[in-house]
Amino acid sequence: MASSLTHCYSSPSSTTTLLLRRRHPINVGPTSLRFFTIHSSPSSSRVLSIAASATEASSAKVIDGKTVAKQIRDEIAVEVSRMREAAGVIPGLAVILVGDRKDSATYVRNKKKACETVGINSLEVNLPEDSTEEEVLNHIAGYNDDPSVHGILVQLPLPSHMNEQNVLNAVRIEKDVDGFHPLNIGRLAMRGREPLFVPCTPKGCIELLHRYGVSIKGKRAVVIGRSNIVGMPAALLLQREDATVSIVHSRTTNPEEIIRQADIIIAAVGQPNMVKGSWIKPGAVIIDVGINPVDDPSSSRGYKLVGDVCYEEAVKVASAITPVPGGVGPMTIAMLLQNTLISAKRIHSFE
Ligand SMILES: Nc1nc(=O)c2c([nH]1)NC[C@@H]1CN(c3ccc(C(=O)N[C@@H](CCC(=O)O)C(=O)O)cc3)C=[N+]21
Repeated sequence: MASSLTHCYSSPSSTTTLLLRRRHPINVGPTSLRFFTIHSSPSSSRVLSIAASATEASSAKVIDGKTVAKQIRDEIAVEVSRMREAAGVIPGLAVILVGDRKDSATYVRNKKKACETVGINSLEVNLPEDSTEEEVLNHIAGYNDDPSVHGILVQLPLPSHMNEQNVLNAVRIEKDVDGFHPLNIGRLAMRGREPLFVPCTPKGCIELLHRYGVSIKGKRAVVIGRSNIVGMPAALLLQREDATVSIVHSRTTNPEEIIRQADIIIAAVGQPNMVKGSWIKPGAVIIDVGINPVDDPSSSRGYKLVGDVCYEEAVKVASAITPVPGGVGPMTIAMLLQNTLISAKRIHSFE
């Protein structure tokens, strides 16, 4: 266990209040119960020997978001050219970036590149950090009225002098490919209602579960984090898929206890390596949304990306897990392209 401690060391400056001291360390070893259930027929002695060897070997299946995202982009590219040929329509995505945060610029560049790979038109406006809210609203109004634009994305976070709610409300709901408009979120929360768009990151998480054959119905799911853009909509989606859902957040008094009951864990808090192997029920499926830069002198960039879950520990306990990078991140962009295609099809009544 000593080596995994160094692997999953999270910076002492980390301020999470979720990280409560473990008073009752429970030793959830790598011996997963699923080995007993998989090998149902042999004599008990043989089952025991399988389980014993599993102690050394057991390792979760890696949920490969990068490859699935590529598959989805290929599917989208086919649809985009079918639409172009049959209806003469090319889906268009407009991205509004305010300020010069490096990470935001990188994300926007990646989105643009992804659009190109599937044949979606991308438009971009880059406004200076000190722009007024009104200037942003004017650009949104222009894209709202532009028939070549089917999706509008305002890159978050916005500069602090802007009111995020005002800005997001201004996006025409028919073009809200991020799914952040309160009417879309409201419909997502209500039974019997359908949102026009589902937020990309949570949608990507569910898509990974589906494509890897993980059944959700009747399962206990725990979402760690309650942000508007990931945790909250992820919990709503899991509930729509008939999971029994708990949300663990910074004021939860017994997070480990609740997380340990989950068959499915979606971690979206933005705290490097916060979820330890001992918090995980053997055989659980883990979707790690966190993309946290941590110092890494051995990397050329000077940092590396880690998730919210301590991967080296979790991979020994879980039955399946997404890596960081290469897990949820690429799926977020694939879902954005999918939402843009859905929007163009809907606006032009193309089936
Ligand atoms: N209105 C809005 N919509 C968003 O969807 C949105 C946003 N604002 N603000 C920022 C976050 C972040 N986000 C990511 C998308 C892809 C990766 C991604 O592809 N990550 C790669 C790693 C890339 C690398 O190596 O740097 C991966 O996980 O494999 C990451 C993060 C979308 N966001």
